[in-house]
Amino acid sequence: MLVAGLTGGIATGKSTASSLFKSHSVVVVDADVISRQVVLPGTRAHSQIVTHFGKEILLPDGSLDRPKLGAVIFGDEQKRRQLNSIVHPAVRRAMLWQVIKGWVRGERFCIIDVPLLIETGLHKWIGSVIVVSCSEEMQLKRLMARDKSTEDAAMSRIRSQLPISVKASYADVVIDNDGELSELDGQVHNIVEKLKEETKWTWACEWLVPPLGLFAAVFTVSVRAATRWAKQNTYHQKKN
Ligand SMILES: CC(C)(COP(=O)(O)OP(=O)(O)OC[C@H]1O[C@@H](n2cnc3c(N)ncnc32)[C@H](O)[C@@H]1O)[C@@H](O)C(=O)NCCC(=O)NCCS
Ligand SMILES: Nc1ncnc2c1ncn2[C@@H]1O[C@H](COP(=O)(O)OP(=O)(O)OP(=O)(O)O)[C@@H](O)[C@H]1O
Repeated sequence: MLVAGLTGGIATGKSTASSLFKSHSVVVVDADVISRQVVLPGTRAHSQIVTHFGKEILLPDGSLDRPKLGAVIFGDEQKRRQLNSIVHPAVRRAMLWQVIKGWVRGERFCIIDVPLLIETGLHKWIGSVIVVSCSEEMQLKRLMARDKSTEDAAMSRIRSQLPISVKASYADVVIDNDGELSELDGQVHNIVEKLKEETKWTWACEWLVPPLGLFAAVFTVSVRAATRWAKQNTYHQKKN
């Protein structure tokens, strides 16, 4: 099974693209949704968060006050790393489990929707990286409109991730989301068709003969590491 990673900058339109992939009947494993489930009251991550950040970040019903916790971590790298180290391992385990379930069901490909795909190094382990990009002006405009936030609050969220141009330099496919929603849907449609074509024959062989699947996975990861190295070298040479 081919696992493609979908990522983007804050408010570049990743979740919108993710919904469009779902509307094309693609299986999408959504890290944002999982990251909400693994911190529900009663979970290990929930109690670790309370231990580290105090009861002030809880609502009266005991669940996390997300905007309040967001205000704490988006302006403070050390606190953000602390929260990531609590939440990310649980998210990774749940995502892997969902991918395995997709493979058992015989899916040809799936998409993992992960905002911090590049920052966490997860892109190294997947078959294809799709980055939803737009101009920084559009990103700021959409973020302020969606979250009804000030420019300062929006910028501190944007700065908590790699710049979108850097993320795009890791992409196999860049989705340009500066235009209308219909244009975004057209690009999503083309990617789905390409993924279907790419996995037309391979998935059946890999599924029926698991060692072949394992060999294909190791081969893909190695080839991708070499290509990524060459691509990043070119990117840095161009920048300098
Ligand atoms: C800080 C929290 C409580 C804020 O919740 P809120 O509901 O306001 O935002 P939400 O979870 O919908 O995230 C919105 C976007 O913010 C960005 N974001 C979220 N967490 C982080 C982070 N730790 N670092 C950088 N960007 C982040 C992502 O682009 C995400 O799509 C929440 O984002 C969180 O628990 N973050 C840590 C877990 C995480 O990294 N989640 C991202 C997917 S694994
Ligand atoms: N092509 C588009 N035209 C108009 N509005 C758009 C377009 N794409 C996205 N939007 C709007 O921009 C806002 C940000 O999009 P979205 O929530 O999908 O971003 P995101 O990258 O998933 O953000 P985050 O990482 O913060 O979750 C939303 O309000 C969405 O409706």
